[in-house]
Amino acid sequence: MKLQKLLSYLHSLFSHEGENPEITSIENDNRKVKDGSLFVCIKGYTVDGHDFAQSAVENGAAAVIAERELDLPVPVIVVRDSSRAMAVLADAFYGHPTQKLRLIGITGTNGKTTTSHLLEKIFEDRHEKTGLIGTMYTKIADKVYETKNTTPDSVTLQKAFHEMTEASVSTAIMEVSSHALELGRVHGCDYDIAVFTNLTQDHLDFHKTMDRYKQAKSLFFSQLGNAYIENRPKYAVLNADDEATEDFIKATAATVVTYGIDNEADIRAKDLKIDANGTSFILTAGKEERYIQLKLIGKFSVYNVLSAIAASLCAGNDIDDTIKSIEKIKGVAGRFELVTANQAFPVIVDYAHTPDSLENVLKTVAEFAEKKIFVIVGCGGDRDKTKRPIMAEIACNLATDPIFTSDNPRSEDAAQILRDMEAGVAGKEYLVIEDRRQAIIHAVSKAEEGDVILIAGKGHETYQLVGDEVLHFDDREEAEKAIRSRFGTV
Ligand SMILES: CC(=O)N[C@H]1[C@@H](OP(=O)(O)OP(=O)(O)OC[C@H]2O[C@@H](n3ccc(=O)[nH]c3=O)[C@H](O)[C@@H]2O)O[C@H](CO)[C@@H](O)[C@@H]1O[C@H](C)C(=O)N[C@@H](C)C(=O)N[C@H](CCC(=O)O)C(=O)O
Ligand SMILES: Nc1ncnc2c1ncn2[C@@H]1O[C@H](COP(=O)(O)OP(=O)(O)OP(=O)(O)O)[C@@H](O)[C@H]1O
Ligand SMILES: N[C@H](CCC[C@H](N)C(=O)O)C(=O)O
Ligand SMILES: [Mg+2]
Repeated sequence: MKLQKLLSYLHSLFSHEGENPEITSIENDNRKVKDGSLFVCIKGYTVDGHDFAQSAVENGAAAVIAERELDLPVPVIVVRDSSRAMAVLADAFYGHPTQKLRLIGITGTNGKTTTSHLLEKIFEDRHEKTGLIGTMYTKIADKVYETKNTTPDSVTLQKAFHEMTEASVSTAIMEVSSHALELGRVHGCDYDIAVFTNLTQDHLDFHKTMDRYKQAKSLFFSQLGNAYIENRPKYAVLNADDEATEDFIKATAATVVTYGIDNEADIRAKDLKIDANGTSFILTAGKEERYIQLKLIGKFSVYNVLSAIAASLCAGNDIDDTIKSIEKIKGVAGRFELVTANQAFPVIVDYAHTPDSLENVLKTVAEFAEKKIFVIVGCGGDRDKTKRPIMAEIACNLATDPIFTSDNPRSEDAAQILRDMEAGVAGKEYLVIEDRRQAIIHAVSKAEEGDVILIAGKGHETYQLVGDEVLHFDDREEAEKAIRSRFGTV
């Protein structure tokens, strides 16, 4: 696309008349620039992209978007907010791909990854090609790509959506993080269905208060827009049991569909029965009633299932087809994932890394644990510090044998993170084993029939972030090794 055509999408009051080179790509990293790229200077948390503009031009950039004048031998377009401009330009450059897809976004403190995989299964069972963008990876039809973010930057996003349209994907499902909403990463994404899971404590290192965290989430629903477009309804699928929902109802002009268990809701579950093999309940959807038997375990899983059913119905899918798909799902990697070697007690790996998720998952374990509950849990470094003593207290209150260990210390001192956790459990009984592998070995060596071991916080992760190092570490592998070393291999 020609530069001037691309710039016209900014609808700037002030013209950018000048050279008009062909733009071959949009980049915000000089190391990815090729001949004809438009380089966007982004002021980051670590470095300032403006410092790489010269290098970007040497790599072939044909023009630069910046927030200040730069002395370069190519057109430099100065804008007030280069991130905002980047989102507009990326959407235009790739031909507004989300306007050609059914786009379902999921936001909330917990349940986004799980619910996105439930929806992926529903649409794949309808023989639709799907795309999925989230914590674990970016998937375009049957190709899977690694990701650094749950919700990537706008260029990465629009490029992925464009590739989805090229691959005949009809439904894209994505996790929408509060960081992304706050930072404008999803500007240009035209959502058809916006799902809210829940709002509990996390990311206060970034949002500082729960109110601002809620405000960030609220942007998702207000940005669905006010227009009512023929044959393009927009839906806000909201959790009737979460108090933030009333704020989101106020924020959105979209059609509201509620789901829940405790309060009146459009899509509701009652008579829940939970055991180690799954969860059953009676679903009511308008005048329809269905008995549902999930392989998934726990009340929190029912919330995820209800939100997925609601979103599926908003997309026009049949309720019985939707239920058939949901009932087949065994689980999502690292979410209440059973490690079975040849041990006499369940060993569960779960991604719970917030107070609410840890409480939910421990309460679920308590539904079927006959004797001891071992929980191995730590807290990530360079993340919300205030949750550390709270999570430790939850572990001590809901498990018989809490063991505090390392998660991803990142740039922090692992021992200090553990001390922050211990600040919440003075006088309580617990163990501290800083080495995660040793913590797992200890629990496996002590557990007996009737006990349950929960290894929480890392779930699907196959790494441990220590300083700048990315070490291989997979809770599931470590648990299986510990089990086989105690019980032998069959
Ligand atoms: C704190 C934060 O959000 N950081 C994000 C940010 O990194 P940053 O600001 O440090 O970027 P930077 O390194 O300063 O670079 C600034 C600019 O200079 C450019 N640059 C940089 C170096 C260079 O040599 N050349 C160059 O051109 C960069 O491409 C960038 O445009 O921009 C990066 C590129 O888009 C993101 O990958 C990175 O996310 C990091 C990995 C991160 O951990 N983010 C977390 C906080 C986050 O966003 N989490 C949410 C929620 C997670 C969840 O709950 O699941 C998420 O959506 O992932
Ligand atoms: N609806 C829910 N309510 C509360 N806890 C939940 C819910 N769904 C899942 N959990 C718990 O939260 C953990 C994380 O679930 P999931 O990965 O689906 O959340 P997420 O929103 O994608 O998290 P993140 O923001 O870290 O990507 C699960 O391992 C489980 O312990
Ligand atoms: N085990 C991870 C889970 C959180 C990852 C993701 N939600 C984020 O905040 O980056 C940690 O606490 O380090
Ligand atoms: Mg996730």
